[in-house]
This record gives sequence, structure tokens and C-alpha cells, in this order.
Amino acid sequence: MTFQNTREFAKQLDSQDVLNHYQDQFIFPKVDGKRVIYFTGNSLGLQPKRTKSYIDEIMNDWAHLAVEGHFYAEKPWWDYQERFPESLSKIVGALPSEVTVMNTLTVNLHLLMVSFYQPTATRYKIICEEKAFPSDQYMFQSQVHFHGYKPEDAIVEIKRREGEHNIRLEDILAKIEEVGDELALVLIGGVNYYTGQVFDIKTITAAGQKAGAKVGWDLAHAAGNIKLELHDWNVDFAAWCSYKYMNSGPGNASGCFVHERHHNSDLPRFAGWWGHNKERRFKMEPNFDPVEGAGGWQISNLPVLSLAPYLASVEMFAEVGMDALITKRDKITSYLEFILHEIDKEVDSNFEIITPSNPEERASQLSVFLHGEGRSLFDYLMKNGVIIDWREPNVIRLAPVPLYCSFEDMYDFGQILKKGILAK
Ligand SMILES: Cc1ncc(COP(=O)(O)O)c(C=O)c1O
Ligand SMILES: Nc1c(O)cccc1C(=O)C[C@H](N)C(=O)O
Repeated sequence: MTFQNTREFAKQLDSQDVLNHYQDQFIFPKVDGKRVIYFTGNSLGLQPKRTKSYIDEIMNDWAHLAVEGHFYAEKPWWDYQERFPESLSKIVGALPSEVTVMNTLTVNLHLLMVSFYQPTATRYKIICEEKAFPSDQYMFQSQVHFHGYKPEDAIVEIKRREGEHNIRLEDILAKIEEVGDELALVLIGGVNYYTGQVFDIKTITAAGQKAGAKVGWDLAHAAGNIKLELHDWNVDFAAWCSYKYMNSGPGNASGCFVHERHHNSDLPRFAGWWGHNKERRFKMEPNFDPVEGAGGWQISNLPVLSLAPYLASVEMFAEVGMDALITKRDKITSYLEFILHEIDKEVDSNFEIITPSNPEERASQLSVFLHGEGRSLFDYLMKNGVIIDWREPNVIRLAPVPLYCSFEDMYDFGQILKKGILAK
């Protein structure tokens, strides 16, 4: 499709967009009385209007039923988490028994490492991406320390080639082969938080397992953003947060995936009563008898006030479906890319989009290196109602999230960007 940098053309794209009306289902902050153009759904998604009623329901049940709410609320709290797997499993391409919701992302990665990172004297190395999200780096370092190894020996980072912004698949595969018999675990972010690069989860998982390692994925930037087939791709385990593309609110609950083939294995895990056989949970027995499936990794009774917004979101995703989201995602991301190139030409600037240009290797994010511009351009955009984020040294990340961004937003953004550059 040939794009045009005009409001009429952007409006025409909006009129053809079957998801356009979802914009009205979200609450947008305002700047100078006008709703913002929101590009940071890769950090914190907007609040869906329906979410408040899910939280109010629990507050009301708590007020009127108190402890009885555990069993007699309309959505009883004791098995509230069971409302997730049916829909959530479709979002990540899993069997319902393979997903659960609990804790937060880094905590879940640590807990899953208990089961899936069991180093031995000869097989103890972890392959990860260079410049993984810092929390993942701290998680790797502390896990390796905990097991008595040295991070500089046990953690193998896959580097970008000189002058390149993204990691090549061939380099990941070569590193897996090179580490070979020493490799215990491969754990990579499915979508890199900084560049927006999407990794080939299926191929990397198969290669890691062929080398005899377990393969897990941090799907913080992938869940609700890319098509996932975790079961079919034979992924060992994965975890994600729900507050980015899944709009469940700041710091909210995380989702986990454990492949079916591990459900009846004797993998070690840290246990608690919420992972115990559901029928017998309140018999207060001394011996742990895990729930079959990913639910067996739960530990504490769940914070239902935090699950409520996640449930609102999962139900919205079930209505929309990942296919429709991805169709719009690709079109709006390409339109944003086009707008950036157009403005770049008009103002003779020098933006470098460091996210891969191949649609197979990117999703809902373009990271732009603003050569020749400074932090003042970021400040100008924020002041003028464009919410973006800034990452050192000079990168802005733009996530045109398909559920609530419009093509007209992309056009408006281009005009504000142009003014911001010319205003210097
Ligand atoms: C890739 C990635 N990993 C881990 C985290 C940390 O998540 P949490 O603070 O929920 O543990 C984030 C975002 O904050 C992230 O983007
Ligand atoms: N969770 C965040 C927070 O509480 C404050 C600031 C940023 C965050 C984020 O989630 C950042 C996000 N993971 C990122 O990709 O940058």
C-alpha cells in the first residue's frame, strides 16, 4: 500500500480499521485539555474504562461479605485465578493447563529458575542477549552466584556485531553450538525492550534444546504484542508482566507458562499452599501434592485486587483476538515508519530507526536514534502531548499500540515532531 502524509489519508485508514472504536474504551491523560498521543504502551498500557468495575466488584464483595467472599462472592476469590487460563492460553498459544497468573515478572523468573536452571559441574552456562533488561541481568547474576558460579564465566551474552543494532539469529545459533555441552539454559527476551527486535522463538528454542539445555523466555514485551505458539514451539517455560501491552495497571500480576511435558516431572520447585491440590487445599495437610499444570507453581493465595484489572484485560483480548490486533499492528507500525521517514526528509534531519525494518522481526515498537537532536526534542514532544520515553544515549521508543492508537495520531505526531525540530 502506498501511504500519504496527510490527515485525510490517515482518517481514511482509521475509517477502514475494525479496531478503531476500541480507542473509546480507554482513558487517555490530557495535556492542555487535549488527549495525548500515547506511545508508551510498551512500558505501561492505558487504563481500559471497564477495569474499574472489576476492582469495584471485589471492593463491594469485601465490604458486604468480608471473609465469606473467598467462597460466596459472585466471582469467588479462592479460585479467581481459574478465570484466566481459557483466554490467556489463546493469547500465548498454550494449553489452558500450561498457564497461570501469580506474583510479578522477575519474581516468577526466579521461581522458574528454581525448576529449570539446575547447573552441574560441567553444564552450568546461561546464554542470554547482550543488554538484556537490567532486572533480567540482576536475576541471572544472583542465580549464578546462588549456585556457586561466577557470572563472568557462567553468563554468556550474545553480542551485536560492530556497527549493528540488532542481534543476528545466526550468531545466536552459533553461540548455542559453541557453548554446547556446557549450556544449561537459554533465556532471552522474546522482544528486546530497547530495540523492539523480535526473536525467532521457535528456532532458538529448538537449537537450545538440541544442545541439551532448557529454554525459557521473558515475554514482557511480547505478551499481547506478538503471535506466540508456546506449546507448539516446545518452549520449556516463560513469564511475562501484564502492565504493558495487556493494560492491567502498574506493577500488576505476571503470567507464567510451563510446558505440559514438565507437569508430571520431578523438577524441583518452591511450594506453597496455592499450588497444592485444589480439592484438598483446606484440609491443611502436611504433604505437598501439587495441582497438575502450571498452577502447581503457585505459592501464595492470590492478590485478587491485582488480578481483577488483568481479568478485565484478558477478556478484552479474548474479544479482539490476536489476529486482528496483529493485522492493525503491522499497518500502523509501517505507517509510523513512513511518517518518520517523511518528516526526516522534510526537515533534513537524521533519524535512524534501530528497530529491524523486516516486519517479521519487529512488532509494536519503533526505537529511533535521534542523531543531531538532544533531550530538548523529547521535552518538546512531551510538552506537546506526545507521550514517549527516552533511553540513553539518544533513543526514543514509540509503541503505536493497535488497541488505542489511531492512524490520525501518527499523522499528528509527525506534525508535532516537525515543529519540534524546526523550533530549535
Ligand atoms: C524485559 C523485561 N524484563 C523484566 C522486567 C521487570 O519486570 P518486573 O518489575 O515486573 O519484575 C521488565 C519491565 O519492567 C522488562 O521489560
Ligand atoms: N515498570 C516500570 C516502572 O514502574 C517505572 C518505569 C518503567 C517501568 C517499566 O516497566 C519499563 C519497561 N520494562 C521498559 O521496557 O522500559
